[in-house]
Amino acid sequence: MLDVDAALALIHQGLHRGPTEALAPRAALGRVLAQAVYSGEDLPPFDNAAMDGFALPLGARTAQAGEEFAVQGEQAAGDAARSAQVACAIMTGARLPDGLDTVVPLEQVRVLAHDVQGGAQRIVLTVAVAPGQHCRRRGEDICRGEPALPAGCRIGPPQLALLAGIGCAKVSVVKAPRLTLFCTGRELVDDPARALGSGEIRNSNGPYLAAAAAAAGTELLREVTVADEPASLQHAIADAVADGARLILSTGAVSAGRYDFVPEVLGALRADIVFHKLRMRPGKPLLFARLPGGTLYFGLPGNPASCAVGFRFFVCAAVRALLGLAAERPWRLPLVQEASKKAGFALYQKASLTFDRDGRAGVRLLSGQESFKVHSLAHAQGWAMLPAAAEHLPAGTSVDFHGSAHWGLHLDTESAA
Ligand SMILES: Nc1nc2c(c(=O)[nH]1)N[C@H]1C(S)=C(S)[C@@H](COP(=O)(O)OP(=O)(O)OC[C@H]3O[C@@H](n4cnc5c(N)ncnc54)[C@H](O)[C@@H]3O)O[C@H]1N2
Ligand code: MOO
Repeated sequence: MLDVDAALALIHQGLHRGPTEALAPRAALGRVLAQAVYSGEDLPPFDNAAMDGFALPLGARTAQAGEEFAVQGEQAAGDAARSAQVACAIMTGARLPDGLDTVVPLEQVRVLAHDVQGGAQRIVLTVAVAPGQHCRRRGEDICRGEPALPAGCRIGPPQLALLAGIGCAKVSVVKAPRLTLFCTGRELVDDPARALGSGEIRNSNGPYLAAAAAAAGTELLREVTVADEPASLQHAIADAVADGARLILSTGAVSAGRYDFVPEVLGALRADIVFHKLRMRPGKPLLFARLPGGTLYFGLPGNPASCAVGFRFFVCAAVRALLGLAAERPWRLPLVQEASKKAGFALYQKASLTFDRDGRAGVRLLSGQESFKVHSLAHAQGWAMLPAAAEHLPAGTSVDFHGSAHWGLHLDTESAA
């Protein structure tokens, strides 16, 4: 039986970033940049006022409190370039007229005289004013030609703001890998309005995987509950490959029982079964295969926590590679309670973050770790991984913590492509 690291290495073998496409930034929300974006413009595009007040011609000198200035006209946001010989009233964001270089907020002047329209004609400073103050310079945020976003960066709302700010019309992003999902098991009921018959259960893995797959950055092609016969699954897999699925997931029918036909079906399809069963819990019966056309097949175990571990750690690893992202780096955080396990297999535990009085983070293992339990899954913020060699872990032992989604808090800048 393989250990977890060896399995991940086999998944990564020969797996490269998938094809790319050019999209308008808003259509690329949630996607991963395939190429770095360089700014095509200066931001801000011109020198402008940071405060409502008066623009002054100071040059390099400091003006003292009590100094008076003649004022002519007004410059509002949106007004085009013009030149000025004397001070002018100015609004936040307005382009500085040529010849003016400093802004004094209106709270720091007294108006001595008004013109007929009520505008200021002469002002006196109530404080000293340093040259260049309260001005935002052209390109001070980002200059034309400067790198704006790195390849591997996921586009979220803040990235959209930057792309919009620099006038970027198209970005090159990785196409979302296409995924088809099969749930097996004649005990499964999909319709929540239907009362359960004797021996039936509700399909919880289907909705979990469909949502998790979309949240992980894939495009869900189809979600099908297949009959418990090898022929049905075999046809469904052939259809998924014909539809262009890059990834196929199934849940259930992968262990040792009479109806656990996934390995047999894959054999009939001449798939290369890369591994089946890992030194881990839950999720030991996980199967990974490559179909003849290169489609990746993950046979996830049916127990809900086993299915979730298989998805979160192994399917997500493949998705990241297809998106051109480097392997995840977990957070190293201390356990807030002691834990014990048998040596010889990695143990994935539903876990949450806790914070002590000083705000230091720790990992709490939740109750309800049995692999059939769904309730605790919904209360976990992620997973703690207790390594295969460990047996007794005293409170305070540092462990790997992985959030519920593979996207890190950091910008994913390292490309695996
Ligand atoms: N003799 C052995 N029995 C089992 C072994 C073993 O090594 N030898 N492994 C156990 C482990 S560990 C796991 S995990 C499960 C995996 O079983 P399968 O992947 O073959 O899945 P099923 O037998 O079809 O179902 C297992 C369990 O999960 C429930 N299930 C299935 N699909 C769903 C779904 N979509 N939503 C909710 N629940 C689902 C199903 O009703 C079963 O209770 O095998 C152990 N047995
Ligand atoms: O791998 Mo199974 O998940 O222990 O129930």
